[in-house]
Amino acid sequence: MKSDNVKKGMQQAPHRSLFNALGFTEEEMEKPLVGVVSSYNEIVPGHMNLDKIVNAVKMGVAEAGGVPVVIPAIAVCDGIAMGHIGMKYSLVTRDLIADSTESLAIAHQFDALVMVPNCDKNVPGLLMAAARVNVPTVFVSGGPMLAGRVKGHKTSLSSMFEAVGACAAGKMTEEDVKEFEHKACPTCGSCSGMYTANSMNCLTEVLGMGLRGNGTIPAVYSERIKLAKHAGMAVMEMYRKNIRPRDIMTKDAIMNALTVDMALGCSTNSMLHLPAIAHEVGFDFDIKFANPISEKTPNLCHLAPAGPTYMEDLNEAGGVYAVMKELDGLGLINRDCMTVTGKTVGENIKDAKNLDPEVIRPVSNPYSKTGGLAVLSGNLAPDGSVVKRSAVVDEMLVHEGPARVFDCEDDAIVAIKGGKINPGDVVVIRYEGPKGGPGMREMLNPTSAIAGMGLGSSVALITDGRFSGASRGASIGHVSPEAAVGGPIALVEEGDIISIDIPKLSLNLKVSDEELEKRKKAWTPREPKVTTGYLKRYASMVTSGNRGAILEVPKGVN
Ligand SMILES: CC(C)(O)[C@@H](O)C(=O)O
Ligand SMILES: [Mg+2]
Repeated sequence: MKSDNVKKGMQQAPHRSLFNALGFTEEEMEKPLVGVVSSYNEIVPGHMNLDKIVNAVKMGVAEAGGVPVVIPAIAVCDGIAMGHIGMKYSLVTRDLIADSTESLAIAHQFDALVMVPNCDKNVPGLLMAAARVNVPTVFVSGGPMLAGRVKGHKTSLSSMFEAVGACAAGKMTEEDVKEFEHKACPTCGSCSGMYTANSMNCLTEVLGMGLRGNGTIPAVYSERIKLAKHAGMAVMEMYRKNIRPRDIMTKDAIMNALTVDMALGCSTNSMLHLPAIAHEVGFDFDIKFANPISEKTPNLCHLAPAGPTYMEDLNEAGGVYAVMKELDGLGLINRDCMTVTGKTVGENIKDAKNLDPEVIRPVSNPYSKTGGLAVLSGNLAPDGSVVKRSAVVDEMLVHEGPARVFDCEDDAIVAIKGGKINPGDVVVIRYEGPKGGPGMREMLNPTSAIAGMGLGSSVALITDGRFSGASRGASIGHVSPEAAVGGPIALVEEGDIISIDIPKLSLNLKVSDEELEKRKKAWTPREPKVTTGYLKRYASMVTSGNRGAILEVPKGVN
């Protein structure tokens, strides 16, 4: 046992004295030491139930012969961090979570781990840690929130944010907004649409790191407690069979995740996190892989914000396995990948059934023949940019319009809310990238304001920052290289014509090469927006959006 390093032999007598201090019995000292990584806290609604999940995991581990020990992971609520300086501290926690979990797990020589994440950065951060530590590991998330109900319709956080835009445009009263406020988020859990947290929890299931239902069983269902118990038992099985994360998260498994991402209509943030997870297992994931996959993968689900169905509906319809089974019918799934069930993907999905063809469209009748995401390139984004095309209205798939340039999100919000943006405009928000932000802010406020004010079918938005899974419309993010390093987005001037062609996968600035060259020569880097603390260190190490904003030691530093 790995934990023998801290439990066996004369040298380890002091260590044993400390396990005694923890209340370990002689019998427990002989058993595998299982770290249960708890992302519980009382500020994230998606995490406030994780104490219950963790308790259930502990019961499962103990029943199957292990000794569960809880260790913590931090978590940010993107909804509460939205639209202010706090959002600079969201993506950056993914790497803190990966680093701190790697540190705790190796420092204490755990034999196995159960990861209990739920919201946006905990899922990828812990998947990254799982790959690094590479002891047998199973994931069980906290589960999605139930949809809210307003005036007889299901609703969620995306409508809540859009209600604010609608109120600014005089299309909704303050009383109506208040009603949303009280009803949009009725339970604990990760917000109820196919937003980032749920996207990543579903993809964890596809990757083979979570049991069936990990992505979809609602947070408040007793079924989720059972799932957590089973996750605790499963990790002991993984331990006995010595099946490790890097046996599961292979290149093929990651490509399966990318494929299912397209069918589910996952958050654009998946295009930051899949490359980062791939990097940890030594697979160089280029975001442009998404295009050929998207080309052959039908979009089968229109959960919020793309449509009026929610995670609870996907769960009832058969969940992630049912979607995989549909895609398997087209030969799009690699069935041989190993999973934490101890079985292959093919064996897992063999009996899965699509129980609601409106929530999970059959492959014969998809929402669209191509997948949810597209990566656009061109002279404005030589290294790529990302759009959730399944949430773009038809009129905006091809669009040309004058640039309205803002050097931060806050200025753009003032202009949008102040009625300064006209139909046809292309709003450019720059110096919000991984380095420039720093922290690549997620911008649900401007996308929701555009949608809520009724400009969704005439205004586009491009940025070197990123979006929420709840964002919809012609919102093109992760534009790389970013403005802070002199990417072409830094050279855009007010009124320049920007041309977007999503079917042709292009994003171009209609300015001559000579003129761009001239502007490039005149460009000088901006003073950093943050000069102290973690964000400063982060900005010095972070790579670009198209590389998943992974951290790298700068060239020339050993
Ligand atoms: C607040 C949200 C909806 O969770 C957002 O952060 C996302 O990325 O989906
Ligand atoms: Mg988010």
